[in-house]
Amino acid sequence: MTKAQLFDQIKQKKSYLCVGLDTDIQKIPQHLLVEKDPIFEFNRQIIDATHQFAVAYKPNIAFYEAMGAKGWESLQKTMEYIPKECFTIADAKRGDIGNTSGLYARAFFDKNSSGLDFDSVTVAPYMGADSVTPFLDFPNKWVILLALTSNGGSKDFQNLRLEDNKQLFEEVIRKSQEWATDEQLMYVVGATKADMLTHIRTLAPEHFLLVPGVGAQGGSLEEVSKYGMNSHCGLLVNSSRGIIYASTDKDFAKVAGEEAQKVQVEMEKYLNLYLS
Ligand SMILES: O=C(O)c1cc(=O)[nH]c(=O)n1[C@@H]1O[C@H](COP(=O)(O)O)[C@@H](O)[C@H]1O
Repeated sequence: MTKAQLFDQIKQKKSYLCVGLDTDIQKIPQHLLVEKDPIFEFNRQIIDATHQFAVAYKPNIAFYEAMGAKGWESLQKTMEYIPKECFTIADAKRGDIGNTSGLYARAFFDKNSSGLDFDSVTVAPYMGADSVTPFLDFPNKWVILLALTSNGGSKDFQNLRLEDNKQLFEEVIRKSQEWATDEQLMYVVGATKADMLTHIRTLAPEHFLLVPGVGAQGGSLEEVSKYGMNSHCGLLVNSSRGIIYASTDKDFAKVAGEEAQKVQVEMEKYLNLYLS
């Protein structure tokens, strides 16, 4: 998917919501456990209830890998089910020496090889240029590079000062722009770091940012939107648990749909206020 197509969808749905499919067999409603594929059945109902309010879906790959071969099958079926207009993110946080990264890229981008055809994959920058660029060989596919993450441990490395007093995450954003343009590269910035967004926009004014951490992690959608939005929105704000486990009863899909709609209504307000 191109950047323009993503922005078109945002304008159409008046939303920049990404629903995180962090589907945990131990958390889904009990009544689904009799299904042949409970994980897919849960995702199917969540997608049906939320797709009119969401522009993207982000299956977190750990939740599927933990189920072994069955999990990959649920993931493949989920990918087939997600409406074609939606942007898809393999939240896999990959990155390795070049030839291995090439295989990771095939795993998520090359349908003929793996059966999966994601639009994007999250990548850790720690191993540098040759660990990231193999993902960029696939046209219209995106790398979403971890920059400033939402978790407490982000400060252990990401905020370290370099010789020129720049922080490590700032150098990740600067250096990675030598590898790809904003047509193929996004950054992860946690919603819990909204106070840094004005500064981050000086480093990456045009890029889309994937912003997890609203909902269960307590980040503010209003602050993220106010400080992070640019002229083509430039934001995909993810909520996983806050939507998919809003109810863990038989009405889970209906309640997830209501939660997604609440977020969309708020986003519509911010698009009117802050789209520059
Ligand atoms: O790359 C991510 O998606 C990610 C980066 C980050 O900094 N923080 C973060 O929470 N995430 C992911 O975003 C999702 C957040 O889930 P909730 O806190 O339940 O909304 C999880 O799948 C996390 O793995």
